[in-house]
Amino acid sequence: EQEDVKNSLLIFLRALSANDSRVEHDLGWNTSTDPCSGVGWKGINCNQRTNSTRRIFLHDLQLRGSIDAGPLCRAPSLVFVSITGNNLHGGIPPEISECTGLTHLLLPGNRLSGSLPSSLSTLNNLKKFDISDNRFVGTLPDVGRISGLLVFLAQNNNLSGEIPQLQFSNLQQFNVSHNRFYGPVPAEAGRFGLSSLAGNSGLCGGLPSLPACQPPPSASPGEKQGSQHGEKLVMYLGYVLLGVAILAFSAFKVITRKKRTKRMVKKEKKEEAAAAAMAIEQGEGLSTSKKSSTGSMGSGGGQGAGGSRSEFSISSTSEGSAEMGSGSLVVLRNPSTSTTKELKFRELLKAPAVLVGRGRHGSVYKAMLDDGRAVAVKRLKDGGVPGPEEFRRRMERVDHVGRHSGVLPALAFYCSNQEKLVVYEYQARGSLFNLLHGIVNPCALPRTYMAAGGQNNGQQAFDWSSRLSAAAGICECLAYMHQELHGDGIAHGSLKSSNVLLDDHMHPRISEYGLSTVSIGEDPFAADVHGFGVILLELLTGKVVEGSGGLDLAQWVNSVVREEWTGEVFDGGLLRDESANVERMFRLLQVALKCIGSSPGARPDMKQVAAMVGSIMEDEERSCTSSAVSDTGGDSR
Ligand SMILES: Nc1ncnc2c1ncn2[C@@H]1O[C@H](COP(=O)(O)OP(=O)(O)OP(=O)(O)O)[C@@H](O)[C@H]1O
Repeated sequence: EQEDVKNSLLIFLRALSANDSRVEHDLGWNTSTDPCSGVGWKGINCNQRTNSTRRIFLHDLQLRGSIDAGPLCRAPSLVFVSITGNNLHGGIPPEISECTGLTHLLLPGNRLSGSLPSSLSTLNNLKKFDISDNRFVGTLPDVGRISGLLVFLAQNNNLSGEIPQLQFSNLQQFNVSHNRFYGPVPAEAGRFGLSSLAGNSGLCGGLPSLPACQPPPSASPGEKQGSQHGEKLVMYLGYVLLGVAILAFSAFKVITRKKRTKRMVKKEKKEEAAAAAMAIEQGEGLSTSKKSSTGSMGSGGGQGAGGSRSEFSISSTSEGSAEMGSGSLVVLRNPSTSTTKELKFRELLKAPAVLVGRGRHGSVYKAMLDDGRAVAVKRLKDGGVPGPEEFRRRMERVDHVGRHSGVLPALAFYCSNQEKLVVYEYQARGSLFNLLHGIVNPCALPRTYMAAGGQNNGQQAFDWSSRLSAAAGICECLAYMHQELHGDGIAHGSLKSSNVLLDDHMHPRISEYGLSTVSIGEDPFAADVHGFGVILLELLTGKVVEGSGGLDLAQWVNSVVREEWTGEVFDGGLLRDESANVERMFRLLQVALKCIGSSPGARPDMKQVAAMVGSIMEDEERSCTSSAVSDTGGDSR
């Protein structure tokens, strides 16, 4: 671990222990040793590959100080903080939001007080939040924004206000009992039962055992008349303002449309030339496409530099939608790196682009926009892709539900009869496939399975706990997507490790959800389960799985298991990883084998898979916790 991180962690511990030097001494935290190597620091669990602090467990140590989040969050790989059963006082500082990678923040059984900082709601990766048995006051921050939150425990505090609208359908545990909450219980919160809401005298509705909610008390007749009069005045004023606004907006639209039409006619030819130039630069660029048989709606179709007309001549870029050829660009959202600058398809057309790779369903290009932002553009092949209407419906549905942090959302899509493009944020850290196999460009691989002996050195850098948490993250997200999109029949359709990308914090994000349709007759959800099973096999064996031809990894694993030399199946890197637990590796292998079962109907669904992987993950976390606090300290990494 780097010196500044070590120093920061020490500052954090000193604040926690109220400068009790015995704590540092007992836990072995000192700058002359490394938290992650040798005997290590007790209460710390590291990523062996990057030698960096991932988890902090400080349980029942009678810590009497407070939380200093600034130094804590200087540990860049930190995902898990559990400081349970101590005597901490003070509050959760707003700087906690700097711990952007946090998935677990567990602080039950302390004396923490004050109100919760609103910045908590920016911890997008948070899965478990537990502040039960403390003395917090005030209202809850808007944690409903955290789409991946699975556990929310805040019982036995002095919190007040209304219960906010969390994403209850995702939550596995929820408890706000014994606080001072009041007002209506959100409908879906009722499913957690009375015990999760009891002891809040002001709550109503949601459950039959709670009193029905009453309409707000009516004002006295005099007040009532006055307030009705006031309300009417506000209403009429509102109508007048609305009318003025509509008129002004219409006038503005007419003027700008005229101006734009003039401008567009001029610019059209220039853009098409640029697009064609980019196409030429790439050999096969984004906008080469086929010669379009459909007319450009703007210019009537000019000739590109190469003589072929660009299909993407834009006639309008009004608010997120640009008509091009027979299709339209729909901008769903803008890259998070820039909230101010809108993504414009025009920029995309001009952007220099390079081919990142080709897959079964199309090619991916990296395009650099003017302001230095990089986007990935997937250009889909015709086969296996739904028609334009269905494609549009799918993209919109997936966008609507796909706000889970484990999904890489599409920024925009373009769709015509001839061409379908989807734009994503470019993920510079590449895919899970790259990480596992240490390969920069997967296109360089032979399209065969590499059976026994086909391992790549790169995989050894990826330790057991990181692989298990990647598996848990992927399946939890996939279970959520399946649940939300089952009624629409939209599965991923092409789930594999090259479609699992790694974000800046190395968290897996599923890309290209819903882009391809599985062959008719096949259950698309069972196909995803199979795809996930193969990802698990890749994580466990470290072997390359490529789509077509060659040996079948699933078959190979099955034969090895049948012949009872199961241990041989695991990646050598995993077996050498001291922190890896072989029993849990076998359990994960069992899950993988269930997922790849040859009969789709016999495979578990993703919810069941997520429960199985989640329980392995919980055992892993529990064992980390107990080893971290055990006296030996030998297992604390
Ligand atoms: N948003 C992105 N950022 C960075 N790299 C990406 C992005 N999207 C895809 N890639 C990479 O581009 C390469 C090609 O991806 P592509 O999806 O076309 O191929 P594939 O996953 O092998 O096959 P399929 O077409 O069946 O999905 C892969 O290495 C993939 O990891």
